[in-house]
This record gives sequence, C-alpha cells and structure tokens, in this order.
Amino acid sequence: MSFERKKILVLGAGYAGLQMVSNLQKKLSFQDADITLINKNEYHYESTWLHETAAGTMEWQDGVYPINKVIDAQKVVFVPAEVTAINKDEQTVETTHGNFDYDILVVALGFESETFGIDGMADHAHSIVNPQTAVKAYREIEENIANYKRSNDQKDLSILVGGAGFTGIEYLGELVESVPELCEKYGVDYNKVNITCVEAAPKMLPMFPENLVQYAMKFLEDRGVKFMVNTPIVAANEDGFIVEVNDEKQQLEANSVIWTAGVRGSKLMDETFEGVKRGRLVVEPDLTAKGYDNIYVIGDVAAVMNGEGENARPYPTTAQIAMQLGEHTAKNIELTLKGDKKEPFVFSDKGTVCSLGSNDGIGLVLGREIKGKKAAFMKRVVDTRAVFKIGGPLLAYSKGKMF
Ligand SMILES: Cc1cc2nc3c(=O)[nH]c(=O)nc-3n(C[C@H](O)[C@H](O)[C@H](O)COP(=O)(O)OP(=O)(O)OC[C@H]3O[C@@H](n4cnc5c(N)ncnc54)[C@H](O)[C@@H]3O)c2cc1C
Repeated sequence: MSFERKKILVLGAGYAGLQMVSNLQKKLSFQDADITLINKNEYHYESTWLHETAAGTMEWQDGVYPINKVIDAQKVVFVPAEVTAINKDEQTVETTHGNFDYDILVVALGFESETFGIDGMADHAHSIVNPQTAVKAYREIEENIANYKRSNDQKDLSILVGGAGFTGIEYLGELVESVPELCEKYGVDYNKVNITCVEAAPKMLPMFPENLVQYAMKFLEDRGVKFMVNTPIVAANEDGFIVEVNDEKQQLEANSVIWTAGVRGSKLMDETFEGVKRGRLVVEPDLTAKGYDNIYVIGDVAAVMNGEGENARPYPTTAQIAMQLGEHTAKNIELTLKGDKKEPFVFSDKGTVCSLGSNDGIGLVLGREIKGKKAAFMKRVVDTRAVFKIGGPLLAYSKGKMF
C-alpha cells in the first residue's frame, strides 16, 4: 500500500479501541500510518468480568493485561495518559501527558456510572465501572461481614444491590457464591445475611424470554436473594436506600450498598459534540461523527442505530458490539487510506449469556435458549474469545477462562 503517512489517534483501550488497534496494526505497515493509542491505565481491563472482582470471586489482576502485550511497538505508540479535552475543529487532543494532533481520530472512551440524578447515590453507593471501584465494593462487603462479630449490627450483614439488569443479576450470581465463603471465614451464619435486589421496572432482564428470567430468579432466590421489583429507589443515604412502595417512602437498611443499574458514555462526549445523550453520540452508518468524516466514535460512547427513520433505536451498548465496531473501523480506515469508499457497519448479533456464578447461567445463543452448566460453559467460551480476538492464542491461554 502506498499513500501519504497519516496520523491516527485512538482514545481508549477498552474492547472497542484495542480491537480496532489490534486489527489496524495487522492491515497497515509502519510506512502507512503513524498510530498513537492513549489510555488512562497501562493495562486493558475486561469490563465484562468486573462483577467477579466486585464480589471477590476474581482478583482484579486476573482480569487485566498490559496493553504493550497486544500492540506492535513497531507500528503503534502507546501513551498512558488521561484525555482531558478533544478539540475537534483544531484536530487536537489534550491529555495529562501533553497535546496530540491527528488526521484521523477514533474516540473509544467507554462508560461511566450513571445515577440518573438519584439523590445521594453517587456518594453512598459503590458502582462497578473499573477495577478500582470493583475492589472497593468487595472490600466494603468483606469488612462489614468481618465486623459483625464485634458490632452485632444487622446492617453489617445486609447487602443492597440497586438494579436487576444484566450487571445486577451477574453480580448477584457471584455474591451467592462468595458471601457464604466470607461467612465461613469470619464465623458468621449465612442465614443471617440479607441480600436484597431493588429494581424499578416490573420485569428483570428484558432481553431474555420469561422462562429463562424465572430460572435466574429462582436460582438466586434459592440462595437467599430477595427481589423487590417495581420498586423505585428515590434516594441513597448512609443507612442504605430509600424506596417507594405503594406511594410510601421506606428506608432499606444496609452497610453494603452497590449500584449496578446504570452506565453512560464518557462525560468528555458531552463536552465535545452536540446532541450527545447520556454520553452517547448518534453516529453515521460508517461510524463517523456527523460533519466530521475523520472522527470515528465507537463502543459505549456511540449510539449505533438499528433501523431507519422514526423506528430507529440504538443497539444496546455491549462488549460484543464494541468489538465489532472496532473491527469495522479498522477496515474503514484502511479503505480511506487507499482512497476507497467507507462501508456502513452491520451488526451481527451472536446472542447473550448471563452468568449465575461460575457454574450456572442463562443465555440466548444464535437464537437458541440455554441454561445451567451449558450456559456457564458458553460464558467461558465468550469471555475467552474476547481475549483471543484482541490478543491472540497466547494471551487467550494465559488470561482466558478455558484453560
Ligand atoms: C459488570 C459488567 C458486566 C458486563 N457484562 C457484559 C457481557 O457479558 N457482555 C457484553 O457484551 N457486555 C457486557 N458489559 C458491557 C461492556 O463491558 C461494555 O459495553 C464495554 O466495556 C464497552 O467497551 P468500550 O471499549 O466502549 O469501553 P470500555 O470497556 O469502558 O473501555 C474504555 C477505555 O477507555 C479508558 N478511558 C476512559 N476515559 C478515559 C480518558 N479520559 N482518558 C484516557 N482513557 C480513558 C478506560 O480506562 C478504558 O480502558 C458489562 C459491563 C459491566 C460493567
């Protein structure tokens, strides 16, 4: 390939950004482009495994790997830094490690916690959005259970989980595995523990058919989880959640409080683009920002529309689509550099698997329903595949969940 050497700047090394770089470095030679990747940490973390760290069933180090391990240093410069501003008209990016200019920009800055303005939630509940927050959430649970012998305070044995969405259910699945072990470690009777999940919507896990939802609920209820559905949380405070039941406010008490019910795209999106909703920008079919055909926006900061006109709805933001967006962007950048036309993105939905701890789960895979051990096995395949697709067989062997 021979063309003018362009500066390609990639922001964020999550599933979208790192998949994009991993593919692009295979397509281009050193002479073709000057690729720079900027990410807050020196490591990539598997966001889809964070609930395990937050429940104590996985050490945070097991869910991360150094970014340098997957990039080709001959072709890509990696800069560990925090992006602080994107100046799209000047074609520059400001970071804690200096400013960078670009010809082509890929924004893949991922998700943050969203508390929907619920009073006190950001201050009084833990969120699960990166390895640090996940470790903090687990430490709180462990410290409270350890403290019970001294305090004899039921609040130390009460855990409140806000949200029965995908993350909430996967988290509860891990908790019912780890909390009995913690109880044993600190000499506490597990029957005294209250794990309560509060959900505003009448139905959990809307992406799954009712029989699979019932299976997941029964699995968790059999292990001591209490569900309060149709119950909006109106505030969080030092005692737990305030919820609304039959138009009356009620205080739910707990010393361990975790919020799993909302994420949004990076706040930098609101500062950079117009028309951004909850940190997500509606992108063009080729994944660029409207009016800026040299800026790609991918992963959880993108609203990729499914359908056309009034019926168009954004696809849910997931690791699965983030990786496909990364692959597609690498392809479109290669086409652009060759002087060819970019192609529109088409999502290929492989299905969804929701784990219930390490040995159970529910899933819809290629249109087929699965549950139990089969789903747990499929989840390990999906998790390992994600590592393999970005880092290849050696990384999948050392970090994946199949070996
Ligand atoms: C507990 C949990 C379980 C999940 N389970 C699933 C699942 O089973 N299946 C599924 O498909 N999806 C799942 N998801 C959703 C999935 O994790 C996200 O959709 C996915 O991580 C989005 O990928 P991304 O690359 O856009 O962003 P991210 O993974 O958030 O990566 C963004 C990267 O950018 C970096 N960054 C952010 N801001 C800055 C900045 N200012 N400067 C520099 N770097 C920055 C971050 O450190 C990070 O490395 C789950 C999410 C959670 C929280």
